[in-house]
Amino acid sequence: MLEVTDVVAGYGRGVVLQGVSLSVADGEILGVLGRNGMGKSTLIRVLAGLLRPRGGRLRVAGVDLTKAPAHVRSRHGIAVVPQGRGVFGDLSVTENLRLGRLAAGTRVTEDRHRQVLEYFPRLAERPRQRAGTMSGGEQQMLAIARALMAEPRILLLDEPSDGIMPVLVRQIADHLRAINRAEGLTTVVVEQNVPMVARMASRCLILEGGTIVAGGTPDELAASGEIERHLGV
Ligand SMILES: Nc1ncnc2c1ncn2[C@@H]1O[C@H](COP(=O)(O)OP(=O)(O)OP(=O)(O)O)[C@@H](O)[C@H]1O
Repeated sequence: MLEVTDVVAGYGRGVVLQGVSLSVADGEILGVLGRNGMGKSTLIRVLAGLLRPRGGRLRVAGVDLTKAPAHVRSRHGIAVVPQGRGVFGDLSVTENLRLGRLAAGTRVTEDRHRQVLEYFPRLAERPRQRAGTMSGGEQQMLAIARALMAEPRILLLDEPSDGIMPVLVRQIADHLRAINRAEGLTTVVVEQNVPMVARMASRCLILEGGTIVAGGTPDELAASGEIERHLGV
């Protein structure tokens, strides 16, 4: 579904990603683990079309989208949940979701709204609550729900555990897993939270020094000591 080959990217003269290659199968949940500053957000920006890579290639379902900007990638079914969530604090849950629908154009229906709320009972309970008054975990759920309104084929998540208490992190991981199962949604999550990724991802890569240094199932990476070696946990 998603194929990234030898991507080089950075800012100004600095190079952050120094030849990253990865592929994600249709319906797979891939976790990319890395410590602070290892380039996880940079990778998400490149996948979402928000940062133009200096080299390498990106394909979605066989179509070369290397040069496609974010709005074109969105039409090809890529949705992103940014770090820090990016919900509209002054708007209600319903209004935030409607904006997700607007962004998707006309093909999304009221049925989708209902379906997305079924995945997140906490949001369904509070349609009129302003997003800014919700807890970090609820705002993260709203950010994910809003991205889902577009009925994406690929969901990109940038550190969804950031600033959220562990019980809600586990819930969010379980929701993402359930959505993945129900819709066959291909998911890429970049994280430093190992338990969250272990709970939801079928396969993991470790990003360090601008390249992928290890890969395997979460259990394999824990057993071989790679997680401890590269993430220090
Ligand atoms: N807009 C920018 N301009 C210049 N340098 C940047 C910019 N954004 C990120 N960087 C640098 O690129 C490197 C990788 O940053 P990135 O945000 O991708 O890391 P990360 O793994 O997501 O880190 P964190 O876990 O702290 O969010 C860092 O050294 C950072 O300072």
